[in-house]
Amino acid sequence: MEHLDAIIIGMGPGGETVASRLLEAGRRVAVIERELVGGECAYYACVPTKVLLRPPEAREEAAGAAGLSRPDLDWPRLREYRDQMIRHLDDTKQVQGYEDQGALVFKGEARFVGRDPWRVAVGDTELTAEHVVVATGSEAVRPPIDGLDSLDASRVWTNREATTLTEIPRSALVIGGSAVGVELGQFLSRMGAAVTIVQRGPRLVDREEPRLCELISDQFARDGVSVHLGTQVASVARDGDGVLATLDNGDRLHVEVVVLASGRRPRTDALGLGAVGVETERAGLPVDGRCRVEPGLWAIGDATGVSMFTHVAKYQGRVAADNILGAGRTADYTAVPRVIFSQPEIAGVGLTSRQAAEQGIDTVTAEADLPGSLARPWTYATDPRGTLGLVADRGRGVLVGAWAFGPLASEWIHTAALAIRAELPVATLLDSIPQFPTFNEAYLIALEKLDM
Ligand SMILES: Cc1cc2nc3c(=O)[nH]c(=O)nc-3n(C[C@H](O)[C@H](O)[C@H](O)COP(=O)(O)OP(=O)(O)OC[C@H]3O[C@@H](n4cnc5c(N)ncnc54)[C@H](O)[C@@H]3O)c2cc1C
Ligand SMILES: NC(=O)c1ccc[n+]([C@@H]2O[C@H](COP(=O)([O-])OP(=O)(O)OC[C@H]3O[C@@H](n4cnc5c(N)ncnc54)[C@H](O)[C@@H]3O)[C@@H](O)[C@H]2O)c1
Repeated sequence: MEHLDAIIIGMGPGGETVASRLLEAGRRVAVIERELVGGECAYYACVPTKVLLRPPEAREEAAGAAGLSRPDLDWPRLREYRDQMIRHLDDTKQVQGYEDQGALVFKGEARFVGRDPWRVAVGDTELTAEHVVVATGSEAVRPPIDGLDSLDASRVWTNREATTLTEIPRSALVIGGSAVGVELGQFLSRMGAAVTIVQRGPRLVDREEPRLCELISDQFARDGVSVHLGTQVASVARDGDGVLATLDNGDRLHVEVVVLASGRRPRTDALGLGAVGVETERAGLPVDGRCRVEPGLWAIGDATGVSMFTHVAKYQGRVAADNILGAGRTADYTAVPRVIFSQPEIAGVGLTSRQAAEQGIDTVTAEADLPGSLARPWTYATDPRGTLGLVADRGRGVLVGAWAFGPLASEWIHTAALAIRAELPVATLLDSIPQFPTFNEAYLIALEKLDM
């Protein structure tokens, strides 16, 4: 039986990061992947959604730029580019790449079969290692809806079917109105589908600042997306070649497909961890600040349930790898940016005003309307929209949170992320010199409005 320095289970962005770091440090590593090296992110999540969302966004941007008219969308060519970007669901080159770096690569489902040292089986092979890193990601939740399991699989899409779609459905019922629901809902709508979003809670994007919900709700009204808040789907049933959905308010609608966007759960069931005495929790594998589950056992990414983003999976991969290499590193999640790549983009970082108040912080907030105070929105579009919000701690004189709604917010939210993480004094931020004309100038406007 081969004994290794480390075994990585799951080769999404988290597993890839830790594997690469350990291989670069000359460690003997085995990687095990049951589907595709690159994980959910590369084939069915981040990459295809951003590829699919960009052309409809560019079309609207063109329509809103002076002197341009709305270009046509060419679905077959977009589909072809999407297929190229998801590598035609073929990871041969990725497998080869890791083998070239000296890794043992196994394609199959890993499960724990022993401990002291940790023993992992894949197919007929058993391996032991000093360290095992669990990076098995997450999967879409299936909400408990009457009739859902009796529907034809082609009528019920998770992110996998939605991101690999070959034809645009005429209509879609999206269940869940946070990141997945907003991104997929807007994409399908802009491609011509009649989209209805049903959101259980009272707001869309319900983990973010309530103002963001108002702003995206207004955008959806412009887009013609129908949104039902505080509503659930009571039942679904086959209806001709589509689906008849009955909502708990009694409304009924006929749609071609149902898209599940009601959350994700860590994917740890198949690992057999219970059999080797490791407790798993529904919310994810419990880890300490160093991403350690038990001595020699580490977990990173969506499998931990800490914060389901690729940049967090990669960060935890760097933290776990550095700890395996002996560096003694602790993760800090104070300023993780959260972006929804809708148009306009939705971004948040740090605490919402409510979270700050709940933590007993003497909270001060301010909001800047971008077109009302800046040149950049007007040089960018003829009918601009956008907002920046700040959450500050009056006592310490620093920002603790920020949120934004506007073009490229995914990029300029990082100014706030750094300010929050580095605890830069508001006075220093007020003395900064942002490039003219940029969206970053909005920080000065909002900072000046803070009643510190
Ligand atoms: C539609 C959608 C869009 C998203 N867009 C973004 C975005 O724009 N930006 C962002 O930051 N995040 C985004 N996310 C979230 C992001 O996809 C995840 O946070 C990220 O993929 C987590 O990486 P990971 O390495 O933990 O797991 P994953 O990417 O899920 O990879 C885990 C891998 O483990 C493998 N595996 C599982 N069990 C086993 C086993 N027993 N043995 C062997 N292999 C196993 C799986 O096959 C998979 O390849 C999006 C999610 C969705 C659903
Ligand atoms: N751009 C990005 O970074 C990006 C994009 C997509 C997904 N993600 C990540 O993937 C994860 C999953 O995203 P998600 O949007 O599926 O889940 P989520 O947990 O963020 O949100 C699910 C939403 O569905 C609602 N909901 C739950 N059950 C429902 C039901 N039965 N009926 C109606 N509504 C219901 C919830 O109130 C919630 O608002 C998140 O952690 C997210 O951060 C990130």
